[in-house]
Amino acid sequence: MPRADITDLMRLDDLLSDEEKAARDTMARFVDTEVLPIIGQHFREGTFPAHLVPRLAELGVLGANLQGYGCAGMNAVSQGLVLQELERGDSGLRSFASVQGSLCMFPIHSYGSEEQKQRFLPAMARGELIGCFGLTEADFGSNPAGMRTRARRDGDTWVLNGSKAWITNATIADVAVVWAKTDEGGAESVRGFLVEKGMPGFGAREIPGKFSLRASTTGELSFQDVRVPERNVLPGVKGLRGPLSCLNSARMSIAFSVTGAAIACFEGAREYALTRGQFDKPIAAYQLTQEKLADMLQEIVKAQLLSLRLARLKDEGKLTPIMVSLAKRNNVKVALDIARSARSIYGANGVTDAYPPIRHMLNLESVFTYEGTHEVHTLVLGKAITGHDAFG
Ligand SMILES: Cc1cc2nc3c(=O)[nH]c(=O)nc-3n(C[C@H](O)[C@H](O)[C@H](O)COP(=O)(O)OP(=O)(O)OC[C@H]3O[C@@H](n4cnc5c(N)ncnc54)[C@H](O)[C@@H]3O)c2cc1C
Repeated sequence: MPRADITDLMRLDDLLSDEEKAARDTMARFVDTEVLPIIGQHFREGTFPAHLVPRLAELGVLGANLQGYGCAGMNAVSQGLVLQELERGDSGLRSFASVQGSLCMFPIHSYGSEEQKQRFLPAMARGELIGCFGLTEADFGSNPAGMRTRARRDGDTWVLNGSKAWITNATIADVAVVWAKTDEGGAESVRGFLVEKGMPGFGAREIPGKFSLRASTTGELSFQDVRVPERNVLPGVKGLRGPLSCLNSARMSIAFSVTGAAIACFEGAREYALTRGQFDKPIAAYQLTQEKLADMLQEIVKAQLLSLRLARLKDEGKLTPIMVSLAKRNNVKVALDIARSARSIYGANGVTDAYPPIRHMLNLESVFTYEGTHEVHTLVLGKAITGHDAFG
């Protein structure tokens, strides 16, 4: 059976429009020709392939599903398919695109003033301005409500103090969407601040020693009496609803895209198993290898069906955070299991970066933790199912 036929065994292509397939196929060609040849080296050296940013912009990936302001205005299915292809290349590169689009451009598009939209969005869609999203702090990850970063009003400026940790794009960003508690108090006290590179008192540094998403930058942000003018405060949202709505948008596309890493692992492992011989037969001819490949394909097909349904619901305006939790929880776990299983098919070769599964496996450990940990999504589902809140 040809490669494409086995990976699309259940003919999911028949459920896609020509436009959706074209968006996916264009990105697939880009990944094959411009990402796969260089990504292993970037992962090994721990460097972000910044030269690809203008190409991602040309392909309409940055803020792909936003309307106007130079954005591509794709539907959720096209966006998901495009990001899935990007993640087939590398989760780090996809993380860059998710942060730029869903976590930075989305809040400016949804909650920004017209002046902020004009100032930031077209340049971000062109990849000329890079964004990052600061919610997590060193002591507050799963529980962002505890954040310590504070904003105090002083005339027509706000004075920001505190720090953020584990921030994708931190050291390469021109603008950081920073969520801080204001002195207004109460449930609505969290506001979004557009902190720009070069503002006095604003710093960013890389977090060393990362074994995951090595082709993506992750750092800390620090704020020491950073004066942010009122024109850089998002006027349209107050409270944790702001950052959580961004996360919901990002999680939806992550649930979709993560299967790209699983497909890369499955296709690579299948090819390797067909050519690698032991005991006078290709290892693909042994039942235990076939079981691994059958499990992988079965889970990929299920994850893709889930993603497609999720994105169609988004396009119909029917998506809820609980649906997103179920899909993110399932698809990331399944992709991680597939990467580990694929790694085992490569034997000793699988522990080197000569082959992609270990890179995907290590990357997916971050995806398992960010955008709501696997456990937190379990609790979201548990609460929806039982009515009991098991968070506290
Ligand atoms: C590579 C990378 C990039 C990231 N990029 C960003 C970014 O751009 N912006 C940003 O704001 N953040 C970012 N994050 C942070 C990410 O969102 C947090 O790591 C995540 O929310 C988890 O927080 P934590 O690491 O503090 O873990 P913790 O919250 O301390 O959790 C540790 C463990 O305890 C479990 N746990 C926590 N609470 C409960 C509970 N109530 N019940 C049961 N188990 C629980 C968790 O599931 C986890 O297993 C990134 C993280 C990584 C690794």
